[in-house]
Amino acid sequence: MTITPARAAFEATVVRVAGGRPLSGRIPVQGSKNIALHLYAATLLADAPVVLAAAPDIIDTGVCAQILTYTGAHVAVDGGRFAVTPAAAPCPVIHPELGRRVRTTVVLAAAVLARTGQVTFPYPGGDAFCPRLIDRHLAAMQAAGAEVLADATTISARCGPHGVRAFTVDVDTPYGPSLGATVTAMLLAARAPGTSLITHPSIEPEVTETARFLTERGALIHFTGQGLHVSGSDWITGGDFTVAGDRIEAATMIMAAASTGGSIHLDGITASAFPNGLTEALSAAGISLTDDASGGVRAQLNGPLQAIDAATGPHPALPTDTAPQLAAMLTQAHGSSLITERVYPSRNTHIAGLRAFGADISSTGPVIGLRGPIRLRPATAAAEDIRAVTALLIAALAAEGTSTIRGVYHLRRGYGHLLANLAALGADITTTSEAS
Ligand SMILES: CC(=O)N[C@H]1[C@@H](OP(=O)(O)OP(=O)(O)OC[C@H]2O[C@@H](n3ccc(=O)[nH]c3=O)[C@H](O)[C@@H]2O)O[C@H](CO)[C@@H](O)[C@@H]1O
Ligand SMILES: C=C(OP(=O)(O)O)C(=O)O
Repeated sequence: MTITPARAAFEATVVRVAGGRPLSGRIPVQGSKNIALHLYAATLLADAPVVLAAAPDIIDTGVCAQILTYTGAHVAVDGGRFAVTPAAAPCPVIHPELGRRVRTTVVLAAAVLARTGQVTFPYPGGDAFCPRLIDRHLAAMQAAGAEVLADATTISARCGPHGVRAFTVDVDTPYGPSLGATVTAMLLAARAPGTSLITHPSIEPEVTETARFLTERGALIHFTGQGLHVSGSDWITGGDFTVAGDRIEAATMIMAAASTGGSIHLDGITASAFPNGLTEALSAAGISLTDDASGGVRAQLNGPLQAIDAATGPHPALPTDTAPQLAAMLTQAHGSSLITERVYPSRNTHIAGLRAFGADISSTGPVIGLRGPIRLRPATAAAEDIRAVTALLIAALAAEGTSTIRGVYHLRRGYGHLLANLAALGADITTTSEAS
């Protein structure tokens, strides 16, 4: 098996941005990275072929396709179509090297456990901006009847001869309901005989879209005041399902445009797909979102950007995955802004990079403070995670002069065509290899 290009393949690649040009125009939004990653795991529960449409063209899609293939599934990825025929008896192993590259490894493992009653998997990867715990995922596996053993590199879970059983599990954490553990528990419950209860479930679109996928295929899933009730099915059908538009990519492009004084039109998403906390933060900063009669959403900048006070949190609050980009945009806002990070209190790897551009930004615990507007200067900067690298891109677009950004591996893990889309909006962006 040829492994999807790893980080080393992107080490010499840099993005050069000649900033200071206002961005405007109409561009498409990709299928949501984080919804797709959870759906890839859910496809393993199906007893017939599944085709996901609008799968994002990102590194993580390739890695997940290979993880599924390693379990014995037949997977074909082509032009946004992610077609999976799961194995009738999957190999109960998540490929150790590939599993260490994506965050949804435990969710993929839960799907295999639900099908086979056993699974061995590595600790998950994804962005390492701070510790990202998995205790609630493992608690769900144990509640479903698995004995879970973990050493420094590998986790194994094994059920008795009858496989997973119906269960009750609480997926709350000190930071709010766990998105990933809610999906892990839902996948286990979808194949367990009887009705399971997931208390304090996450209601992120990743959860509700995975629930919709499973409900359309035979599982009975509904939310009540008590939690998420899942009645398992011994037959999950296949068929087509479309990945919803990426609200984080959309927000990234809106903030990039607004940082340059521009307004844009996005296809493939509606205003209702933006969580209230995000719509409110954008509105307070001076950006309105409206559905357009011709389709898509118009993001209109109404006058100079204004400082805001915002806090991330579980859906429908401001998504943690938009906070770094928001910080970059707020360098151009009038006044003092505050962004409080409540999901990952130490998610602040973008601060040093933004300072390189001259941003007036500092952090006190989970609170990031900014003063603006700052006339950013071009810089050479690097980032080690998806949203931090896009924060740097936004700063580079706002700065007069040519900047150099490293971290293309991380960018390509989350965004399929962000650079091409920004160029279509008028950005002067080139990707080059420093080795050449
Ligand atoms: C609710 C939320 O916003 N989740 C975000 C989280 O999803 P992801 O599914 O990766 O993470 P969780 O939602 O599970 O984690 C939320 C919080 O709970 C903690 N935790 C999680 C699982 C667990 O077993 N124990 C535990 O303590 C995490 O460390 C974190 O502080 O990161 C993704 C990538 O940035 C984002 O796209 C998601 O929006
Ligand atoms: C941190 C992110 O993703 P992952 O969980 O894949 O690391 C993200 O999407 O911002």
